[in-house]
Amino acid sequence: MSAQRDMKEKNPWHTPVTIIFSVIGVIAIVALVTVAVLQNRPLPQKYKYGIVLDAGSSHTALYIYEWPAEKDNNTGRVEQTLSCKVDGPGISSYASAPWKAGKSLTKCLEQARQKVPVKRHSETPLYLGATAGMRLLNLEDSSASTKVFQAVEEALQKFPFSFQGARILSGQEEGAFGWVTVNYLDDRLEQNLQTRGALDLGGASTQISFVSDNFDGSDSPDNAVAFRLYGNDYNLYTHSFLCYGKDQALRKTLAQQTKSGPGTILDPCFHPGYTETKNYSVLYDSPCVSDRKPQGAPATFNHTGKGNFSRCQEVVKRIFNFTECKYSQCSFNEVFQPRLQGPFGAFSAYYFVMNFLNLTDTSIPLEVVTERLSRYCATPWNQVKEQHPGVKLKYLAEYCFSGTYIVTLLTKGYNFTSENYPNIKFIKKIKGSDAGWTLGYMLNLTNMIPAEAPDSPPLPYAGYVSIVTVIALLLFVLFIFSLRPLWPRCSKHPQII
Ligand SMILES: Nc1ncnc2c1ncn2[C@@H]1O[C@H](COP(=O)(O)OP(=O)(O)OP(=O)(O)O)[C@@H](O)[C@H]1O
Repeated sequence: MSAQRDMKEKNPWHTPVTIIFSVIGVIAIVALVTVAVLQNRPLPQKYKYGIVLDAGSSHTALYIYEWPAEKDNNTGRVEQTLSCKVDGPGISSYASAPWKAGKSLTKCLEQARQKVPVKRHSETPLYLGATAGMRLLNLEDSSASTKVFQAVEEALQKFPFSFQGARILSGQEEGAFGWVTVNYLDDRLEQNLQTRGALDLGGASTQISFVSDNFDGSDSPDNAVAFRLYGNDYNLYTHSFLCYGKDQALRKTLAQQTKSGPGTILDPCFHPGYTETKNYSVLYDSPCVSDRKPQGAPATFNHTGKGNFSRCQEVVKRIFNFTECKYSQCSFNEVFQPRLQGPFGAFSAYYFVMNFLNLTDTSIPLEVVTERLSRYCATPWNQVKEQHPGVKLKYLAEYCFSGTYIVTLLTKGYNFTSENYPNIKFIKKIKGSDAGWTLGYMLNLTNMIPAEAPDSPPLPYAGYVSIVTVIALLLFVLFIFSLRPLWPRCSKHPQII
């Protein structure tokens, strides 16, 4: 009896110190695991927003971008969360009634007001950038352009966002920001991959931007834009051709054919059977063609389609000047262009037109592209209308011209060949965001792309918490083992001391 009492008294597990240590150890483990679980549980994501209005020559569009609020120190991914097409024409068309330009924007801004959470309204930057339509209006009548901007600014200031101003982008900015957008969305900048050139075809201007090894800007400083992004230097070649957007190029092509002011023009770029009476003053109402207006022409002319691709291409080629070049190499109109290099993304009207014509697949050889275009242009207008009942008639009538213009601009203008044509990808969106200058513009103005690569911690946060937990558990197990001398002997026979 007394031996048994002795044994009970000496059992070290029953000493208060051991019990306290064990309880503390268990509490420590529970605390560690709780902290790790709490730290890693998914939190409701909070976003920040930015709004850009693209006031183009043919129309205005509003884009809202969002990015994770806690990561706005240059690491969060910016994505497009809403796009809204403003009803009516571009703001430059409201020169005679500027207030209407402001009013036209309100519907899309109302949508933006609904989309952005109220508590973010006042901190959300709102930008308006105008492109070639306003560039032309500014050239033609700068006071009209100022009045349009005043009306637009007045309208935008009525909304609760942080309005950052409305301005005309230079052609160089439009080209460069389009290039930034495409390469940012493709993750080519952050990962330092080969960049993609950007081909943008608007209504009034067209841009080409790419990085070429044999371009450092010295040949033609006006075409050079230097960037340092995520720790890498880029020497971008960019050029914007004012009056070479699809609508102004069509005017130029018509102007070529109406030089002497005829009553009828037989136009190979329109379908056979197409015939419309058009106004000379409307056709020549643009600085891109106004100096060529024929003297003593009648008020109207009859625009009749002949549907002939190769003759259309001949007429289109005449709007380019290929004869003069003071540099080692040029695209057209005496503009320097280095050797084409790398993949290209072609967006805006490049995409709209080639998508309609089922020609976005650039593995289709160029000869086949021209064969298909020839067949399409030769299709009678009535048949075209029957086959595409839902398509806007203005676009439908012009696809033969637009397709011919695109192929001519790419091959004769920029010198794409059968070999490098497949390097072009016709794109509308990349990962849900529209390709265009707006995202690049906002990223630049909000400093969302750092010049240097951000320092990243050696471990992601979840990894860090997991490692701390595992090490703590190991330490606890070691601690328990260190108490081994105090462990009871595992013997069937009670140990008698
Ligand atoms: N579905 C479509 N089919 C054919 N053409 C289209 C379609 N949608 C738009 N377009 C035309 O494509 C052209 C380019 O449109 P986009 O909106 O990119 O130009 P913009 O911004 O108005 O012009 P710019 O950049 O020169 O100021 C315009 O002429 C427009 O009318």
